[in-house]
Amino acid sequence: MAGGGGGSGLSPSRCGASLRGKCAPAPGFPGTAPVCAGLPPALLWAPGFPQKGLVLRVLPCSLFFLRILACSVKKNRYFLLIICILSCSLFLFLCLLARSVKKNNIYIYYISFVQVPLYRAMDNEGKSCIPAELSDILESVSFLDLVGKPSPMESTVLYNPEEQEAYQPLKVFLRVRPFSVAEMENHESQGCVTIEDPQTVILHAPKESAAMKNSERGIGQSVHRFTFSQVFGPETTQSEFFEGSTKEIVRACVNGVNGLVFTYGVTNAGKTFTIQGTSKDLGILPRSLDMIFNHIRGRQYLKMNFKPYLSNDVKKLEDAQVKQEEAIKAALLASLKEEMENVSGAVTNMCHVELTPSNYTSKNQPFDPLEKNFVPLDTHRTNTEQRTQASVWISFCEIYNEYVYDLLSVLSTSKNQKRRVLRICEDQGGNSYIKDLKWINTQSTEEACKILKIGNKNRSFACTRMNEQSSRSHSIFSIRLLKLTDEHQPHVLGVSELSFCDLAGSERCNKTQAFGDRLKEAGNINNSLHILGKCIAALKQNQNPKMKPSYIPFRESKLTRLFQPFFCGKGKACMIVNINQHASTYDETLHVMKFSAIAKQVIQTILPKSLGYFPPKLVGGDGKPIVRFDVNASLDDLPDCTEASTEEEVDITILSHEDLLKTTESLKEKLVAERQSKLLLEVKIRREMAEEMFRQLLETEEAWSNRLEDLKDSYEETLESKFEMYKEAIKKHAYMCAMEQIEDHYVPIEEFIAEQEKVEDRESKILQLERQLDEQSQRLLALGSPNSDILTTENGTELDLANKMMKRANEGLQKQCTEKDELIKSLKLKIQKLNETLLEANEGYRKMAEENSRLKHTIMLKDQEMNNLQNWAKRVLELEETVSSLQKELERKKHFSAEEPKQQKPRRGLLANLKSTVAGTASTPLGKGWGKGEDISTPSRKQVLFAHKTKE
Ligand SMILES: Nc1ncnc2c1ncn2[C@@H]1O[C@H](COP(=O)(O)OP(=O)(O)OP(=O)(O)O)[C@@H](O)[C@H]1O
Repeated sequence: MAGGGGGSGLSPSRCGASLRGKCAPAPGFPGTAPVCAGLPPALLWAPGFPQKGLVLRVLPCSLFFLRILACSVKKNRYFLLIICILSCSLFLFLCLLARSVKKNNIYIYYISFVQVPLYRAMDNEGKSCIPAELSDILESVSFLDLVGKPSPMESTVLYNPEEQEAYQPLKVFLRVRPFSVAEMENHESQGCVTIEDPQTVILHAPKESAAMKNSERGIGQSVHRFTFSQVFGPETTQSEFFEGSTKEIVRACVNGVNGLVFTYGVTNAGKTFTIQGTSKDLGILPRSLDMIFNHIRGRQYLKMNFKPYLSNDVKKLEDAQVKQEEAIKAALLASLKEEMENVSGAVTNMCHVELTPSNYTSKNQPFDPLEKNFVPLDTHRTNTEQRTQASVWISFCEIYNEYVYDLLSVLSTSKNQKRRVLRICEDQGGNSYIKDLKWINTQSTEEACKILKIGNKNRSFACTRMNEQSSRSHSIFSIRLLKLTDEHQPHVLGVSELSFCDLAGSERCNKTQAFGDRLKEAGNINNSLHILGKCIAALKQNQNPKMKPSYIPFRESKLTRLFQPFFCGKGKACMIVNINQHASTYDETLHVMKFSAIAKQVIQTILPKSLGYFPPKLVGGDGKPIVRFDVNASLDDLPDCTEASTEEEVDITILSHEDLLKTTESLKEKLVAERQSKLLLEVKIRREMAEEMFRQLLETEEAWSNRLEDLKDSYEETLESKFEMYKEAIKKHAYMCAMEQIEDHYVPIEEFIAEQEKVEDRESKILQLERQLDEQSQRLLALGSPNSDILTTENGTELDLANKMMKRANEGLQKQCTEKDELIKSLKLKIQKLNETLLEANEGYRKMAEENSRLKHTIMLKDQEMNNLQNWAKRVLELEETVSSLQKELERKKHFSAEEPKQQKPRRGLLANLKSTVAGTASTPLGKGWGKGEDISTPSRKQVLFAHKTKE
């Protein structure tokens, strides 16, 4: 099965390759749209551009204008700015008129009704950037394309009928299998499936099903409705089913479009029956074969010298190779003798009864019931139609436990012989194909059916509880149709492929009661189907522009790798969902239906033949190309690497004991050689690492010393600034205190002296008065004696007068005394206050002294820090010693390894600096103020402190 297909033209990858170097793909353009998006060169106004199609590249042009705009604003060129704005407006106006048309999956933008091209892109050499392929497309844009088509899809439909099918939802057909008598007896019929109309089916959950139990619990529903492209009921015959489902895809195949039909469903749902049918009631595969052979009747190429090769190519065989092919076919057919007659009879019967109402007998009959429906093989080559011939080749393989096996390999009679595992490879277009898969030339439906039967015999069938003839693998039957010109000068026109994939049942492990190998099979089947489901879900998600694109895990299973091309536009796919109506398998059936509901939403993008694939190449018997169909392709595109496999896989169980021993021996030798080379590599790496470490050590050392220097400087600066700050603070504080005291208790000295003088004056007056008082008292005493009586009598009046005077004087004196006492009291109060102020000043001074001592302590601590720094410096010296010892060690090693001594890097002045720093710090007081840059005339910090102390 290959992803490639017929038709000439460019595959996306080739198209990308041819454009590379000229222009990058346009990021904003839909589809592949490789229309010169890089826009590196100049834009040229070219009214005379002779092309009819106008390429209006909105995004790059907008960017270009924006750039000019930004530039002009930056450089203040307002004239340019105005021109730019005007051009932008014009451009936007033209954009509004712009329409797009899709030609061969490339979106071409043009301006409606305007036949004058706007510009074209030029490369650096002045040549047109538009690749030749695109120019052809542009040439082919008709006026019809340029008018009145709102969407690219519509324009596609209008332009080319072949591209009508470019976008269509994946066709999903449902086939409901009838009950067998045994199943009816087992009460499997509980009305689970109701066909509402030809597109809709309704599932009713039976009582025992998990779906019903869930719905009773309020989770989910018991009734589900599903729509399909077409629903085929139990009464549908094989013929009706073929007509309604597969015929279209077979028709497309004979017209050169690849096709894939795959069946999906639980085990025992009728998948194999649908594809292969029985000998009496043939399925879609033999019917498709019959349709193809009927179609090519009379134009069949009977020789075997053209054979399918890789994914999409054709190999021209030498005579010997042709004989070999014939022998292989004969051997294959010989392995099936007994069924021949049955098959032959059934096919002939089918042809008689169903396809040819009257006289169809054999392949030589000219009757073709499909002829009227069919487009000729090559519609675009009607002149060569008469000479066109077709050769049919078939292959049959299975994917069992994630291994691909060829079902047409003739197994030897030896029971121990293991089947050969085939690899899935990719050609240069990224199309998967199965390497070494046998392709057998067939000349009739009967022959093909025989070969199918042989393949079936080799297929991995195993009896499960649910289906006695259950297929435990995914089988793929492929038909390749080679379209050739006349026999004399053979020429390959195209290759198309139709594949039928009968997927293994999607049942759950517990239902089938699988153990051992069966459990492993079920696990692998479930896994590959799960990945198919993931791919389909991711495809659906990616087609929704509102959702974030997600990774499509095609490569996670063999099945999806082979299906990938069909989901990537290189063919048509159609899904057949088979269900039975059993109540016991309702939940599995519901799961299948939900899966198919997602698949139905996938939109298939079928690339037009002209762009979709590589054209087929004709290669010789040696695999080298003989005829190249793409004249533009470079030699690099030749299939020289047919082994472009992406994964290496060998089933070692097929090897004999001796082979295994030999393999082990050779592997051991390889291991030893590998170890030796690894050892050498390790030595080399270690040496490089040591050098690198040494270099890093030096760098670290330098960095550390720099950092040390910086730290020292910064500490010095900090200390100095702090010291200055404290000094200032102390000064300020002392000044403030003094000022406050002065303000509170200030008495002018003159006032004080005047007051003192007053006090002294008053005291002297008091003394004088006291003396007078004493004198007066003595006189009074003298008067009081006997003599005094005489005096009294004699001088009575005089005495009275004197007494009165004395009394008055006494009173005056007492008054003066009280005044003086009060004055003395107030003066004493003042003195007391002054004493208090003095005490407070003393207290302030004491505090300042304390602050001073604290500062001294801080300075002491900083000194200690400086000492620590000195210790750091010592440590660096030690490191230096270590480094030098390491250096010596390295030199010794270098000498030992007899390598060229490398010149040692001159050590930067780090260590020298450190040494000098340490020496400097040891000989001079630390700190910037006391350090190397200090002026000798300025006093050192210690001197300042000492002076301060002495002041204290
Ligand atoms: N439409 C039908 N009409 C009559 N019989 C049918 C129909 N579909 C299936 N059967 C019968 O049902 C049985 C199971 O069918 P079949 O083997 O095709 O199932 P299956 O899905 O391929 O199972 P498995 O996945 O296990 O291979 C067969 O005996 C087949 O003849």
